[in-house]
Amino acid sequence: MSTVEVVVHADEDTAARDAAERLLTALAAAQAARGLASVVLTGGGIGIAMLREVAASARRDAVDWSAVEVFWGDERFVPAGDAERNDAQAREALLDALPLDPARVHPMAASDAPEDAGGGDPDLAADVYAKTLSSAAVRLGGEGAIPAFDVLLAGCGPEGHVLSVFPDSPAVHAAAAGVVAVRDCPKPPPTRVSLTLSAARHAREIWLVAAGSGKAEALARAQGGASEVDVPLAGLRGTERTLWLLDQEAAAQL
Ligand SMILES: O=C(O)C(O)[C@@H](O)[C@H](O)[C@H](O)COP(=O)(O)O
Repeated sequence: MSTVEVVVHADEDTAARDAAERLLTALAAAQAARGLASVVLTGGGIGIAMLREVAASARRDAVDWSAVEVFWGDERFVPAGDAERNDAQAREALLDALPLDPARVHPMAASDAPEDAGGGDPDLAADVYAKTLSSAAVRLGGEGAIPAFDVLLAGCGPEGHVLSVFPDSPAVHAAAAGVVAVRDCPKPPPTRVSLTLSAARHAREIWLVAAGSGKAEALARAQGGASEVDVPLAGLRGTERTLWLLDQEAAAQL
């Protein structure tokens, strides 16, 4: 597991822009090394802001988007196209503007999807996504049923949640599972599907992008040795690199 590298920017916009430029560089490098590149997207304010920065970047075409596999780290279990869905927000911010191969874009199931695609039941949706990941692991490499994602992006909450893994919740205790259903989530909407921390840790690189004073305490606790049960962010480490891209307010207590 890698140690945490921290990069502090003046403000949220600069952090989002830096994350976007780094993502373009990392995906192009992964393609040079392995042909296919893979990224796990996140919801949240800065997670979507950085996708807008990728869309606006002059270096956008440095990546062969037809050879990028797109996944989500978590999803809100609401109907397809609902504005609360992370995939709907990502499509609007960036994905619709890219020449992606639709067969390489892997959203988690919507609540109104057909049953065999994981609709109606978040546990079923989690199982379907676990199968998506295990077939992707064959193409992308990785140990067992989870791909070695090139970059997994994450935001965090004021209490240290990442993905939809909340402190002392069933998801943080589900160490053996790769993908789980989340119910009664403290952050609305209440029903979600999420990668577990152990699945996320298969990523080569994990980048946390966070801004604002509301995140400062959680970041300090994660860096100060809190357990992942208390502060899930503490358990989010990539195999090769863990990078925190922050603004000054978020970094204030480090
Ligand atoms: O679906 C979601 O809500 C998430 O993926 C979640 O983990 C998010 O990244 C953080 O809660 C940070 O969100 P903000 O940037 O909006 O604070």
